[in-house]
Amino acid sequence: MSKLPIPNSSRTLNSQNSNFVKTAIRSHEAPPSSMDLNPMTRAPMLRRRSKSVADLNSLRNKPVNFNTFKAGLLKSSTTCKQSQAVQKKIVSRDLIGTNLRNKVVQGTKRPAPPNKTADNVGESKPKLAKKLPEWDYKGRFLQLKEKYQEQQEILKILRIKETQYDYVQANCMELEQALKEKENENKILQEKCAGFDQLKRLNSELEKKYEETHVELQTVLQKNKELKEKLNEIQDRLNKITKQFETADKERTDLTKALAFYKEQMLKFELERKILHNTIQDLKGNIRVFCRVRPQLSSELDKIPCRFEFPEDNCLSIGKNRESVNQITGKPTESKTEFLFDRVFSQEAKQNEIFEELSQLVQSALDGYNVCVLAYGQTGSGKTFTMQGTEGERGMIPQTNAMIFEKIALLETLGWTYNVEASFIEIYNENVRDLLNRDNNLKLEIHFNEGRGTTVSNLMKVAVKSPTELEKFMIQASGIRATAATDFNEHSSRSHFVTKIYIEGRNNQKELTYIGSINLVDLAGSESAKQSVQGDRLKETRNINKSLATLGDVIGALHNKAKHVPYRNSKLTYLLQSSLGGNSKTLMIVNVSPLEECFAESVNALRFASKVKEVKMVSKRTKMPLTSISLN
Ligand SMILES: Nc1ncnc2c1ncn2[C@@H]1O[C@H](COP(=O)(O)OP(=O)(O)OP(=O)(O)O)[C@@H](O)[C@H]1O
Repeated sequence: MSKLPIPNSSRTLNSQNSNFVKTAIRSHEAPPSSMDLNPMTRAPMLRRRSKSVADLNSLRNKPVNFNTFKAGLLKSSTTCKQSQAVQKKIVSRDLIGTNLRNKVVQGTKRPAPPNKTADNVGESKPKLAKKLPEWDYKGRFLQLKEKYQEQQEILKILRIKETQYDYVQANCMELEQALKEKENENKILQEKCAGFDQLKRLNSELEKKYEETHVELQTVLQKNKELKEKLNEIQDRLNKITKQFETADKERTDLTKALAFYKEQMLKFELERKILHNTIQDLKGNIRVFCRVRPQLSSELDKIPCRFEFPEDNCLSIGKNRESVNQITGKPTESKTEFLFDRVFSQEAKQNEIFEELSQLVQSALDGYNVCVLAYGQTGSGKTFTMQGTEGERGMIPQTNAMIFEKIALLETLGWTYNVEASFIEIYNENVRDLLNRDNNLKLEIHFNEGRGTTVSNLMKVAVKSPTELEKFMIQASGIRATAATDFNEHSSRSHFVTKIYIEGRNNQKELTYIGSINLVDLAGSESAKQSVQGDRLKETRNINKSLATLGDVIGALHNKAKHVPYRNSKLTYLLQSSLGGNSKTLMIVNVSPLEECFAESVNALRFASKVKEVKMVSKRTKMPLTSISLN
């Protein structure tokens, strides 16, 4: 061990000493006084010391329980206090030794004889010297010499003690250093302990969380189990469904084959149905006339109605309520006249009843025929109501429109595809107007061609995909018709309004094409011109009468199978040429007012219509074609 500098005597050990201090001090409490400088005797001391160092090192390396360590420190502090006491003793003895040395040098006093042991150096009582007489200089000299030797001995011992003290001081410093290190370690350990507490807290929190998670896990596991059971159930059901699906798929394949077969059959039946239907229509007559008497309106209750009788569903008699008297015979004149038509509809008849009959002709239009429906009658007799109707009582045009698209949807399932187009025309004062085009500069000219039928140059045709679309175009057309007139109601009753629907059906599988059309015509009022009427109104009336008369002539010529049919005598008949002759089908609905004041006009209209009824058109084609055809 290296020799350390002698510490300051006032320096004391810190009160917080460790076990190492205790151990070290114990090892130096009673060092062998004279053997310390001898290497032989020094060895056990060094061994003890090295043991202390080893203890220190082992303690350094050993994991320390903080509480035990603290207790040890408290114990060692007590021991350290003892060590301080020892140190003080040594210092006091050192002082005594120094004093003695000084006395010896000064030779003033005889020092006490030295004690052999270091412990009692300061405490040994000086031997009482034998009192020699003054004159015994020799004796006294010897006495002093002996005392000197004793003091020399003590000095020697004190020097050894001094060395030991240095040694202990050095040890104390080392131990102090070690103590400081331990204190630091202690601090670190305390910090670690604090960290450990935090870790403990975290650990308990984690444990708590673990418990919660464990519970959750149990729930999830339970749910998982239930889901697995459900999954198994679903799997079973899926297997069953898969089997059912396989069976159904097989059935579907069989049904698809059957469907193709039945479709084929249906197509054949459809063609046969067409033939039969049109044969029936031919038998019924290509021109049919219905009569409809409108009800008396609430605004007309103060007016006298005609007397109507309907003995059969195709027969009506009309008469006046107040019979006039023949001025020659003086007898009342018989006004009652009877008419026969294909169907007669009384005031109570609903729109649907009329359409039921018309629907057969709409079917013909879908089958490739040209159909013409004419609403005839005097102003206010109910033509527009019959053709257009109201929201709750839809007329012939909207019902035809709906039926066309319903039938198309059905026929498309049998492999048919349809193109529907529409145009709206007005004939006023023998002028043709396109009601979908506001451009008045475009000249509309009617042409007739045997192959293509009737066409109108510059006439706008719009493709229609649904009944709503057709209604939308119709509203648009009515708008244009109204804007041109100063008095719409007046104007509308003085012009013919034609709604034309073009229907083209194709069946690629059968290589068939049917082209049909349906003309829905709201004719101008049929009343004859009154003598008072002049100017523009007279011209209007003449034009209306001319066109209606030509209509009668055309039908008459067709009836008589005349070589020449005067279609071109009016714009109306020319426009309707392809729908009035040949294989076309015509329906005229004669509208009659119920009022007695309209009696004469009503009878005129009925006469005109019954004349039309007598016409039987000769169809150019009696058999339905089985290859591609165009009926125009
Ligand atoms: N069957 C009916 N049921 C109920 N009201 C009807 C019927 N027929 C016609 N009307 C009503 O009678 C009035 C005249 O009918 P409508 O306008 O259809 O006659 P019109 O012959 O078309 O006249 P115009 O030649 O002036 O156009 C209208 O108010 C209409 O609503």
